[in-house]
Amino acid sequence: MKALTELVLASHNAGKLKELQAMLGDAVRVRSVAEFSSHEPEETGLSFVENAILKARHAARVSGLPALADDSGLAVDALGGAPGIRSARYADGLGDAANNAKLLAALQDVPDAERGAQFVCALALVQHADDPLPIICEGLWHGRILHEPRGEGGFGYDPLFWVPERECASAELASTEKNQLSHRARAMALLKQRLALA
Ligand SMILES: O=P(O)(O)OP(=O)(O)OP(=O)(O)OC[C@H]1O[C@@H](n2cnc3c(O)ncnc32)[C@H](O)[C@@H]1O
Ligand SMILES: [Mg+2]
Repeated sequence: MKALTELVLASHNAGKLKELQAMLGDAVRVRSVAEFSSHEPEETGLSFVENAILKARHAARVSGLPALADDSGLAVDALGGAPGIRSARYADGLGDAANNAKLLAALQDVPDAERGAQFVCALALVQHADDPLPIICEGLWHGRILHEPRGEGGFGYDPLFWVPERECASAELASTEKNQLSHRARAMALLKQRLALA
């Protein structure tokens, strides 16, 4: 495989972009897909991996560069894995606060012992839009859903995600710490090994 010197990040989510950029560091020149197109492809896949590939191909097509996409979300045990691949759109596109409120309502009567959940991240890297061999790396982060939001950091469901290994909410972690522990960090560590950037 050709050495990777420049790539486009196929995400329009500011929180994710910040984390991915911090994790990639200076090893590659990182561009944003927003430089090339504001169109967001429909996420029609049934899995995180399918949606990551779809977003990566779109970004490679509009940029002419290798593209890295992240499809991620929260899978809650008591909800049969929901909101899952619909995590960003759980409250019909009304945003993070509405998503969190809907999740708390759905878990209103669920006791602590049954509030297990995992953050999931699928990263897909394609060399070009029609690449037949995307590189796929996944990461999981196990935790529990709190009864009310805590902390100001991170984005999305971070204020509701209890991190057992740190005994705080994900939104209470320093960004450097979240970037070492998270589902995205785990997937990125595998990707770096695969690309020998570690
Ligand atoms: O598709 P792109 O443009 O990358 O941006 P998006 O926000 O739509 O991203 P996804 O389709 O992958 O949906 C992921 C959602 O899952 C949630 N999520 C993912 N990673 C998270 C994290 O580290 N902390 C908190 N919430 C996270 C958050 O609500 C995201 O909007
Ligand atoms: Mg999305």
